[in-house]
Amino acid sequence: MCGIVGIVSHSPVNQSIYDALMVLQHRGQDAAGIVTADENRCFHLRKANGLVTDVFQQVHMERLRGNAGLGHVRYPTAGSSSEFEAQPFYVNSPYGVTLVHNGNLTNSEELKEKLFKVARRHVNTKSDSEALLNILAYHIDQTAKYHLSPEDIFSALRLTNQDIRGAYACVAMIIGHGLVAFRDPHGIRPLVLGKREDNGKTDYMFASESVALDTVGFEFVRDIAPGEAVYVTFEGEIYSEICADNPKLCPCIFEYVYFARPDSTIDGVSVYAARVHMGERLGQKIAREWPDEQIDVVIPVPETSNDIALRIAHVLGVPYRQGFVKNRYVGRTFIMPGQTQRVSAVRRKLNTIAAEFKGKNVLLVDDSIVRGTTSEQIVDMARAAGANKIYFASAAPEIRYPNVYGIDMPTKHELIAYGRTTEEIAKLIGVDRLVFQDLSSLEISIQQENPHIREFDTSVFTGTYVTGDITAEYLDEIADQRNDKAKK
Ligand SMILES: O=P(O)(O)OC[C@H]1O[C@H](OP(=O)(O)OP(=O)(O)O)[C@H](O)[C@@H]1O
Ligand SMILES: NC(=O)CC[C@H](N)C(=O)O
Ligand SMILES: [Mg+2]
Repeated sequence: MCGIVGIVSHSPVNQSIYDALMVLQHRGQDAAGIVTADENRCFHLRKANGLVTDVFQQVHMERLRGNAGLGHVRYPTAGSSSEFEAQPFYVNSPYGVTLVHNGNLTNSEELKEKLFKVARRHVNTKSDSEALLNILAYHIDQTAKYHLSPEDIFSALRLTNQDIRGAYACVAMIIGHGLVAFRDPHGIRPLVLGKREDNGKTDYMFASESVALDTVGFEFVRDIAPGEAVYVTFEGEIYSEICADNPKLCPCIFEYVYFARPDSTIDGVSVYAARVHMGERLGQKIAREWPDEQIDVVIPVPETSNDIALRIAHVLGVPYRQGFVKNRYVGRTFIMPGQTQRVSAVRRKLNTIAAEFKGKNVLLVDDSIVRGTTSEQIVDMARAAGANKIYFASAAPEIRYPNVYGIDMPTKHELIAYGRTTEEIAKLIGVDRLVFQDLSSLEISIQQENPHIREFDTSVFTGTYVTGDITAEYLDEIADQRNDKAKK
């Protein structure tokens, strides 16, 4: 899950894209990029490894001229972390097209073969996003038009949707035309549309999360629908069409658990409200199943679980305390690319306030336990701070299956819950007792905010993939290619 942005404006967009990427930084910490298009039909691109503040200096910002552009923050889920796979990607034909992608394609090898055999197009990296851009460019080219109508763009998108598989929320920019944003037929990754009135003119913006619109002064209009494409011309005309057969909203449930910021609204659901509901239900489960346990204090594992833990404390009638202090200069550990890096980052990131643990029975709350990197270490830290009993609650159920839609969890063997019972996991992370949220409670916590969402992608809990085309062979392949050792 990367963060993407696209803006068509009547004034320079470089600063707004930069500001939007800053608030989407939690979606990708590995690389960042911005491309703009100026009035002379030229693209200006800056992309490199690093955080937004590292990648863009004054000199780069000055070069990013133009009233339309795209931005990306990357969390790699295909290929490598190399700067050559940072986004936006660019192809010069037809017209000049650039693209930003959040998600993960599950048939990129097949696409690369098709591109070579049918279109004689070369893909220079192992990135799925570069293959996606080339497929789109190929279908745009097939229209054989000098100037594309909205209908030409939508028909290219229809053909693209027929070719590509997996999860994709994208924005592409076409020289001489405009921006086109599109979302896969299951709407697995989020994408929103916003607008801003400026001197009687309307500017449009696409972003992964609504928080990006708020930050740069755009008002939320709506979510892009599953399978929909929205085309905004450089003149500010807007067109939209559903370009996929049988679209059905099945958003990734992990966006609500962990990825998205609490101040975002995704597919009609406030992420904050959903997390509070998760806390409510998990608190009720603890009260129901552990009536004899004496919990003295509830402590969150900062920072995503803070809102969940506060609600659990309220339900249990137990004090909530910030027993861990988070170093604000260390980023999210789960989305770091290697296990060695993740392990050392947890210790640099979190430290205890001993008085909150000493002699107490503490309930530690996290949004999820994935590899167990965080929980193993913070339990040790809680013991060292003098905790008596340590209970642990996870607002997500046991994660036992790989993700193929834009979360870098390629192999079940990395997952602490794979092949283990709750008691075995408790023993491994060193807690006295452990509880996981039930999947149905997690789903209801989100549906409570928007009952129209009937189904989620819950593959990490169930091993059932919403696209219906994930085979055991494919899972073996990505496990071989992307496990920690192979990446090294
Ligand atoms: O079991 P693990 O493999 O450790 O993964 C789960 C942990 O990683 C995430 O935190 P992260 O530090 O990435 O971000 P946060 O500060 O937003 O909680 C998540 O919130 C859990 O704490
Ligand atoms: N997390 C993502 O959305 C990643 C996008 C794309 N698959 C990449 O690896 O660059
Ligand atoms: Mg966390």
